Amino acid sequence: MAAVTVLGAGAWGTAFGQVLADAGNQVTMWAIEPEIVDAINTLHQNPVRLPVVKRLPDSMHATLDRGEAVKNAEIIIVTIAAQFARQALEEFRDLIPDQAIVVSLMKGIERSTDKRMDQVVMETLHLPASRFACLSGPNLSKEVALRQPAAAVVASQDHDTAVKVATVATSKYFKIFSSTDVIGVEMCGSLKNVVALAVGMSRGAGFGENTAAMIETRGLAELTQLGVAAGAQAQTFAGLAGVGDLVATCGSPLSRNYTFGSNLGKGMSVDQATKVSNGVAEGVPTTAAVVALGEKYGVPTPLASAMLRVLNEGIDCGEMLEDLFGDDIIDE
Ligand SMILES: NC(=O)C1=CN([C@@H]2O[C@H](COP(=O)(O)OP(=O)(O)OC[C@H]3O[C@@H](n4cnc5c(N)ncnc54)[C@H](OP(=O)(O)O)[C@@H]3O)[C@@H](O)[C@H]2O)C=CC1
Ligand SMILES: O=C(CO)COP(=O)(O)O
Repeated sequence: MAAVTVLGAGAWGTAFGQVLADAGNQVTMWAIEPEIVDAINTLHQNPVRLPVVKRLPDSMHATLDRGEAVKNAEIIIVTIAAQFARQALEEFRDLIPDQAIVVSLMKGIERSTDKRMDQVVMETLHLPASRFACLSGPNLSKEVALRQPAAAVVASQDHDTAVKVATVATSKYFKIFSSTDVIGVEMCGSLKNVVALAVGMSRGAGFGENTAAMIETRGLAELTQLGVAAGAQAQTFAGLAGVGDLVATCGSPLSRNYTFGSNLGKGMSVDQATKVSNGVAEGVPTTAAVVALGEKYGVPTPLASAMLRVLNEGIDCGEMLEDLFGDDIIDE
């Protein structure tokens, strides 16, 4: 049993808090909203972000106080919307215990810097790589919250750190594999959201399985090429964090990114789709960062570039799909 703190009681933070509690740990949730903290402590629920769970485990409690949240933590999990992670973590820099391991569950790239979450977390908290891990995989929060069997991969440059996190968080229904490919796991989780936007858009526009499979497969090729150029291992993209998460996210209306894309495909504007989105759709701010990373590494990103035109210029699904391939015959 370990003392684990989760920073951010969103849908995924709360569902993962329950995984940790079910694995036998004492779990402290930190949230910025008093009503969420109160609801977790008094009703054992998070009705704002995860209403599907009617009673969270008794070993989960919440606090608004940053110092109290992390003072005894052996492992600190970060599940804050990626664009706000830096700002939120700055407040924790001097509070994190010297030996604590910090684990990012976030799937996004910081728009202003084009940095992955491993880079943002380590530089903001002044954390050595040996005390950082990221966890990613096909983990739609509602299904995990209902304790349906699922798996993820945890990566750290220090194999012992990855194994420690996996050991602490493995429960009866949640299996965790280990890896040392931090860049690969980070790139998989962030980039698949852009693919899910495009697949959702094609579904919303009324297209079927062939179109979805085409976008997913070409999307996987694009994110693998970009990931490898950034220093990732190609095999990671064939694993749970890569193809696994791509299949789950691109195939489910439970995904906020898929749903956001689907609403665009049905004719909503970006503003309208943002207004009806229930939680953060990380692919939206991440798309521009993917295009920028492609330029930086000299890797073509036709899918992300087409989605950027959707988001910035409002092109429709037909134009987005045309943009995806251009006129040249290209080797697969
Ligand atoms: N949901 C899922 O199925 C999965 C999500 N993820 C990833 O986990 C991350 C979080 O997702 P999820 O929990 O679902 O998203 P939600 O939209 O449900 O929650 C976002 C969280 O970020 C917090 N937050 C936003 N801005 C700030 C800020 N300025 N300071 C502090 N906290 C802030 C929110 O707090 P508040 O509620 O107070 O606004 C909330 O706790 C994302 O990167 C997502 O891609 C990964 C796997 C699965
Ligand atoms: O990452 C996820 C599933 O693994 C969740 O996807 P969304 O953020 O699109 O809801």
